[in-house]
Amino acid sequence: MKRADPKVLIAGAVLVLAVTGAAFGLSSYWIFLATSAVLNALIALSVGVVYGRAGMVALCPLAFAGIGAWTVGWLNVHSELPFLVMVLLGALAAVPVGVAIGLPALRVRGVNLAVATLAFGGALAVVVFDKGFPGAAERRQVGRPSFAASEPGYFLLAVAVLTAVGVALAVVSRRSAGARWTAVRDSERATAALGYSVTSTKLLAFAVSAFIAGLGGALLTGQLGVLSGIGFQPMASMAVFTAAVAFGSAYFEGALLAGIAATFIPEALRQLGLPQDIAPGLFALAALQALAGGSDGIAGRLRAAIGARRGPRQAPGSEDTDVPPAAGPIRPRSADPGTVPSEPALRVVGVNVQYGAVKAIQDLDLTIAQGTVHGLIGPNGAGKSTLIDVLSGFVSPVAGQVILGDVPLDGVPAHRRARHGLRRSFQQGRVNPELTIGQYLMLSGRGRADRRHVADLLDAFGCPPAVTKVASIDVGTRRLVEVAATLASRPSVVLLDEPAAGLSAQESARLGIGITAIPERFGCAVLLVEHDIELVATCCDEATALDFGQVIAHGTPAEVLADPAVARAYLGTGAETPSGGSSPVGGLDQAVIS
Ligand SMILES: Nc1ncnc2c1ncn2[C@@H]1O[C@H](COP(=O)(O)OP(=O)(O)OP(=O)(O)O)[C@@H](O)[C@H]1O
Repeated sequence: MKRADPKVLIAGAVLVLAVTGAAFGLSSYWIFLATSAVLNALIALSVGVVYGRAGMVALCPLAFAGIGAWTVGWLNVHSELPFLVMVLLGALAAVPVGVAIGLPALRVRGVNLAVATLAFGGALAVVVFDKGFPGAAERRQVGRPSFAASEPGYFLLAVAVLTAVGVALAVVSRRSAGARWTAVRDSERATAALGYSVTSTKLLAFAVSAFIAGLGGALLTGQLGVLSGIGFQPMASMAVFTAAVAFGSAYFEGALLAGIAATFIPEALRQLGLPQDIAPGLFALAALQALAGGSDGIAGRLRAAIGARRGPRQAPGSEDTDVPPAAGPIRPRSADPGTVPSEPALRVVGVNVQYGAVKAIQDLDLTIAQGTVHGLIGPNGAGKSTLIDVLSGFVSPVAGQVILGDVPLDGVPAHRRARHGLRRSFQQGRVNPELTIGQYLMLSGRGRADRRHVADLLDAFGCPPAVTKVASIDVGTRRLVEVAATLASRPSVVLLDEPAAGLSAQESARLGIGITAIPERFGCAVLLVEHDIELVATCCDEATALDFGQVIAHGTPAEVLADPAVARAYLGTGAETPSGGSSPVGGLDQAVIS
């Protein structure tokens, strides 16, 4: 077990004393407002999950809170359950509604999702909340537990719940679920390519967010005793949402500041004799200002500024992957085709892909043998990326089959293909820069990457240490990390989509050594799509050339690069080679290899 940092312990003790002192030292007016701020912070934290972490714009946090409150009101009328049990049931009641609201988010994004969730909040307010909360007409009070009957006691209960939720979210953010949320925010395709279901990741974010907001609403009943529906209207939701965005409620301190602002600014306006409705406008302006500097809000900016002043530090959670480098040099394996095992790792049989009138892939057959690196070349628009999309499950062919080992992948979605051991990289980098390299490889490993494996991968591709933040490395090094990450879950086949694009000559050479060693070192076959012909010539056991979605040459890299049809494809249909007068360069091999 790790020893607690004494500074953290001292700060925690000071905070507890300050909160307790405030609870018993302030007038009940201020304590009431402080309790409201804490409950608003709880609802801001729920926004932090679904928007701040998972990147989905859901404008109905107070609808979830309203369900929590309504449920407690109903239970208060119809049962004798203790208050805390009612609060828990209220929070749980919001979960299925959160999941139901999350369903449109599987297909709808951005402003469309915002409108849909806003409409949901409005409909719920009209259909349920405006009709009155159970027991409200008879002014039936929701009784507080005896230990929190006083205003200070109830304030401390709210603080305890907020702290518990904050700690739970901090723990989750270091685990797979938290990393999956941010992965979905950055790229849904990349998340699926890591082997994670985008559907369950999004729905989990909605479920957790609804639970937290429901908890806030349920606790509001104990604070107020009797509720009206006014507090759960869409405009109120917008105010909390914009405050949460402005302050960056993915972070605990951001949510706390949002809760304080959402409570005290309207109150200050009231004290000044100004309309309280000005407050949501102020929050909206602050949110716009914060978004102009990124989506992390004020808290994110403060953290970045403090981090920059302190210099490079070990990121939270990265200690899990701070490991010594693995022993042993890279041993490039023999590229002698005679030693290549003939068992297929991946087969493509009669695949056709059509985009409208464009036949991107036509009757394609391809076999990648186990223990080999297979190069796929072809001019722009030849169909290379489309083939990778077909293999990894992002594009469905109109005909044909993909078989991994002896398992046909018909209809298998992208994330399941990744789990079956078929992994891919992307042309554009899709790594979350907030992670450390080690955290990214662990996420990519889906529980199959231990420390030694991570160290081995970083060593194989000459990557920086695991504790290095992705944000701090250059684009070329990121490409190397991305290729290493595709191997983290110990797949049987990796598909590398132009991994050398944008690399320096030195990085490209480093990449070449790493890729050449993959089959022997990591027991994985490779399909390497590349425009860097030299890399293909030096890394690959076999190569296939495509043009207009068809195979035009296949064999060893030297054979393929010497093929006049390949030179013609790269140089245009009018080109001629010397043999039979059809290529001015005598094949790509003369231009590149020699
Ligand atoms: N989403 C799409 N919609 C319509 N046509 C597409 C789509 N994606 C690719 N195509 C077309 O399919 C053909 C193959 O494209 P693809 O991107 O697979 O080629 P490529 O060999 O990967 O090219 P590059 O080397 O430039 O990446 C091209 O004619 C391209 O215009």
